[in-house]
Amino acid sequence: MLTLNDPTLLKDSCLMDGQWVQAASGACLEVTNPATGAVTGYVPVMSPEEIPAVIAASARAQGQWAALAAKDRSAVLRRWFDLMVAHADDLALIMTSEQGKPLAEARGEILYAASFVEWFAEEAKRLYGDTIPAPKANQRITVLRQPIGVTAAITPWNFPAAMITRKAAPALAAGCSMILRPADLTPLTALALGELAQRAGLPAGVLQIVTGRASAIGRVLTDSPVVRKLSFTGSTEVGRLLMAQCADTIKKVSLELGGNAPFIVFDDADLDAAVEGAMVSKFRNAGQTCVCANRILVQSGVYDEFARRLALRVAALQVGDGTAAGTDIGPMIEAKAIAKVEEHISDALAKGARLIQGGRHMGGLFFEPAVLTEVTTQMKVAQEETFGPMAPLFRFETEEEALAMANDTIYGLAAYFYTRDHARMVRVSEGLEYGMVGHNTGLISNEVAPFGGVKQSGLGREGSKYGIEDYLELKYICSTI
Ligand SMILES: NC(=O)C1=CN([C@@H]2O[C@H](COP(=O)(O)OP(=O)(O)OC[C@H]3O[C@@H](n4cnc5c(N)ncnc54)[C@H](OP(=O)(O)O)[C@@H]3O)[C@@H](O)[C@H]2O)C=CC1
Ligand SMILES: O=C(O)[C@H](O)CS(=O)(=O)O
Repeated sequence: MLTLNDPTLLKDSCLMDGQWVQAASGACLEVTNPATGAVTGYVPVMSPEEIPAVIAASARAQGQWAALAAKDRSAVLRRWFDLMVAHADDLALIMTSEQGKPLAEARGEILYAASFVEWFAEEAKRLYGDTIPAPKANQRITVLRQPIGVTAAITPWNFPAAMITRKAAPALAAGCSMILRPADLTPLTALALGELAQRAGLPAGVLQIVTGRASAIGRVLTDSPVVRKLSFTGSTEVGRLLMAQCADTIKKVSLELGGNAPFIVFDDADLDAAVEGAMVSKFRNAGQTCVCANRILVQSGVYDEFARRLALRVAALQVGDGTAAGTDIGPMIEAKAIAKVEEHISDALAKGARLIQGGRHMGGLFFEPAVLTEVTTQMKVAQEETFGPMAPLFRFETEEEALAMANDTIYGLAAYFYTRDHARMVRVSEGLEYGMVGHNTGLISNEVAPFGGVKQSGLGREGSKYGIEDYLELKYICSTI
């Protein structure tokens, strides 16, 4: 059992119309700690038949929520932010106990997640419309930005707090209601956030959190004409499926999908900075983030020295239970995640790559961070997302070759490059076919910038002033006086 300052944050039921509810069948699902295999908690397995009532409650609540003054919605979000910060330690322990990331990283995610609530508490008061000079003297034209209505969100296991608030905060700020279905592997953090939202004064039904089989619940949400928008974060494969399921009801869809981030190191880079940038980009959350460096492209003049320095830093990483002091790399989320990393390593070695650091399965769900050299575009890791702690180093000769390699993928989420040449910075940042580009940094995620991808990494943007647009509809009013 977790030792929390506030044990009531560990929920075992779903938040439905302001009540904490068990499944009618009594069915429930174990949530386990990936570091130990111990049971962290239990959540209901709601049946699809229980979801229509949730949708109806969301519709009722949304109308009343949208009728409030923007300032009143803003005040509720601000209180939710304050409560998340006040309970950050408990929320972090719940997160580490279901997702595995080191406690310090979990606490960092809680504050990152809270920053979206703070940001959109402010944006809630600035949803300005337009007046447009009419073409006729006896006409007046105005444009309103109104909430799209009932929304749904389906979120992944790797950021159990930030992926929730990056969707819920703009939705609520816009005057929408939201039905959230968090990942089976990490629902407890989401439910704790729901408890704090209630304490912040969020009216019943505005935010509902249901757990249960994703495909069954997802199907009810995507089929419902009452649900006007779906926001999804997860794999490109599932994103494609959900987008298709939303077509019949013409839903607005936001998709934050897979990535295959290139991390390019030019000869003129600050090598120490590039190594540190590669460490944070590649090994944050044990490499289980969609914006992780998936391919590290190093210009031949600095290749060997960069490889040497990176291997030294990787060798110093401490692998262990996320609650243990000094842990840098927690457990992988599940056995198939380890199998994917091992598959990419064995494929690369079979095709000529060299393993210069780590790469061992350390028992349980622990995996020793790895560095491979002489990796080529013929290997699986060149086109597939590893989603684990493995750094593959590719060699290139020219800037043109680096750009061609970097863009040779169906994905377009995040890219990174290190150079101290200004003209090269302009050419490369403009030439990379990605939604987000880091120049001389490996960490680009924050609440103020538009997060999202191009090509098959998704649709729409989250966070920033742009992140609320997908929860709004424009209405044009033409009146004759
Ligand atoms: N662009 C971004 O910001 C992010 C992208 N990702 C990408 O997601 C992948 C890893 O995350 P992962 O969770 O495994 O991704 P998945 O796509 O497998 O799962 C994401 C969510 O979708 C749910 N889901 C799965 N199948 C369906 C379905 N048929 N209908 C409705 N919901 C469904 C899952 O439920 P459950 O697992 O509970 O069954 C989970 O809650 C990687 O490709 C990563 O790049 C991840 C995070 C952020
Ligand atoms: O799930 C993810 O990978 C996140 O979107 C990455 S980030 O926003 O935390 O950088």
